Parts: sequence; structure tokens; C-alpha cells
Amino acid sequence: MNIALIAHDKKKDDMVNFTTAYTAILKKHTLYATGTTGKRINEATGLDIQRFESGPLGGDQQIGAKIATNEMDLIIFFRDPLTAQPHEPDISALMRLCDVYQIPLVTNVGGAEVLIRALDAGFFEWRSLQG
Ligand SMILES: O=C(CO)COP(=O)(O)O
Repeated sequence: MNIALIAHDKKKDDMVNFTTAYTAILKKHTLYATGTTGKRINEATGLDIQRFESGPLGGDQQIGAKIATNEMDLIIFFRDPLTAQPHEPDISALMRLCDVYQIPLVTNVGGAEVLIRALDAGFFEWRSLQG
């Protein structure tokens, strides 16, 4: 599966903790991330991650483009709901494309916990059955 990992600044520690806890599962997949998030995860876990631009510089849009071309299977995006983001339109566009293409998206640690366990249990086979 191709998995995108994204976290706003105040959620980056959560992302590091999450990816550290689930390194064994994540390393079986192809990982992508926005720039700074990917750097933090790589430093903490050693996971191999393809990094896009930082979010404010277009990283969310690059991940959105991968969704539009059916190259992304799930998105783990720890959003900060309490801080205004300069690139809010890009964030909305990314989430909109998840809905357009039925790509599973979680935006907090609680959802990610369920999603990652479901992934490891094989619940994502429906993606490869889709036309
Ligand atoms: O801003 C982001 C997502 O909207 C994340 O970007 P960084 O991972 O580069 O901080």
C-alpha cells in the first residue's frame, strides 16, 4: 500500500510517537510524507520515506496529485484544528480529493490507531479489487 503521512507542526510529536509505535507495520508499505513530517519520522524511526515539499510550499498538493492518479491508498494526516494554516486551501483540496476518490483519510491519532490495525489485518484488500 502507498501511505501518506502528514502532520501539522503541533502534531508532529504525535506523528513521531505513532510511527515509532507502528514501525513494524509501516515498514511493509511504501511511505510518503510532506517535507518536514517525513524528516522527523525518518530521524526517529529510520523508516524509508519519499518526501514531498513542505506543506505550505505545495506538499499537500503533491499528495493530492498522487490521489488523482490512483497512486495513494491511504492518508494519515494529523491536523491541528486550533491553529490557522496559511495553506488552508491546499489542505481542503487534499481532503476533498480523498472524498472524490474514496481514499481512506484519518485526521487524528484515534482514527490512525484503528486504521493501522485494520491495514495490518488485511482490511484494505478492497482497494486492489476496485476498478
Ligand atoms: O503543512 C503540512 C500539511 O498541511 C505539513 O507540512 P510539513 O510536513 O512540511 O510540516
